[in-house]
Amino acid sequence: KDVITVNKVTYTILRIIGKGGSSKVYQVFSENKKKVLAIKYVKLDCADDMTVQGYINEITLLQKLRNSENIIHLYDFEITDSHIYLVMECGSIDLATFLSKHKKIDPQDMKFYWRGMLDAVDVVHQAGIVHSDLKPANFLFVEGTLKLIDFGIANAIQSDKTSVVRESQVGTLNYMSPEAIQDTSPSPQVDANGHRRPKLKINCKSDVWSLGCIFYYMVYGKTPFQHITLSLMKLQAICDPRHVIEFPAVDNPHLLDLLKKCLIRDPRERPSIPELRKHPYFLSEA
Ligand SMILES: CN1CCC(Oc2ccc(-c3[nH]nc4cccc(OCC5CCCCC5)c34)cc2)CC1
Repeated sequence: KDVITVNKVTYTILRIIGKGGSSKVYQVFSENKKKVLAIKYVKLDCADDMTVQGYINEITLLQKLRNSENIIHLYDFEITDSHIYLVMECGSIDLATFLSKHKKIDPQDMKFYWRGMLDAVDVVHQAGIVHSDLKPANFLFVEGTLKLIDFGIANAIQSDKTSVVRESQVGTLNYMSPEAIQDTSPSPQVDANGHRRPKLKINCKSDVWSLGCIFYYMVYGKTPFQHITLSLMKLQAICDPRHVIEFPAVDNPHLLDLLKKCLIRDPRERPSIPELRKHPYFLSEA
């Protein structure tokens, strides 16, 4: 029986959920908790200091946000020179895989999912972090509630199978905001003590754009610029106000209005997450 031991506690490996460059996510069974959990294993042998720092920041943030219901729960972790183990909550399916299987989503469920995603990203912003790479694979269903799996600080993990998730999710431009593309701020990419400085122009509003692209995908089955396959053309269209994003008719006018507001190209015009949470779409029962 394959087991993983973290801080002298053994977990039985049930199966592998996903793997990235130097990381793997296992579904495990905890003997003493009698629960199915997930363990993220990161091989540190050839990791540079910045990568390790990225993971330490991720762990610190997971601990800081442990009481937020829309953030995945970190039960335990172990860091040595050769590896990192993160013992976390195990979900049933990530949003990317879910959306590739369900083209139509019930309007009530949709509202519940959108509320959860906004709340998840809002607590990250309140902790002073901008994700800047939000996409469906970052969200996970845990007993029907959508939770954020990572904060975009450490490297991403793709699905284990060569599933539709991996091709369409890793390094995708489909969720990139105009200001992220145009961000040519002269600020050096690293600050005085060599820490990677977040680009100045990317801020919380960039995450609102990415969420808007995810919401758009949930409503229309494709992201706003998915049909433009040439990367350079796609980037230009995202930035070009003359390229009008299409919003086919939907039943709920509040939903359409919220969607359009998330995809306003000027980040100053684009609403913040607290403003979006007060939108009529979330107030009405229907
Ligand atoms: C394709 N197939 C995969 C298994 C299953 O989906 C998941 C189940 C559990 C999970 C997960 N739980 N806790 C998790 C804690 C951290 C990371 C996690 O995933 C990382 C990465 C896995 C691949 C998809 C993107 C997210 C975690 C995630 C996907 C059904 C779909």
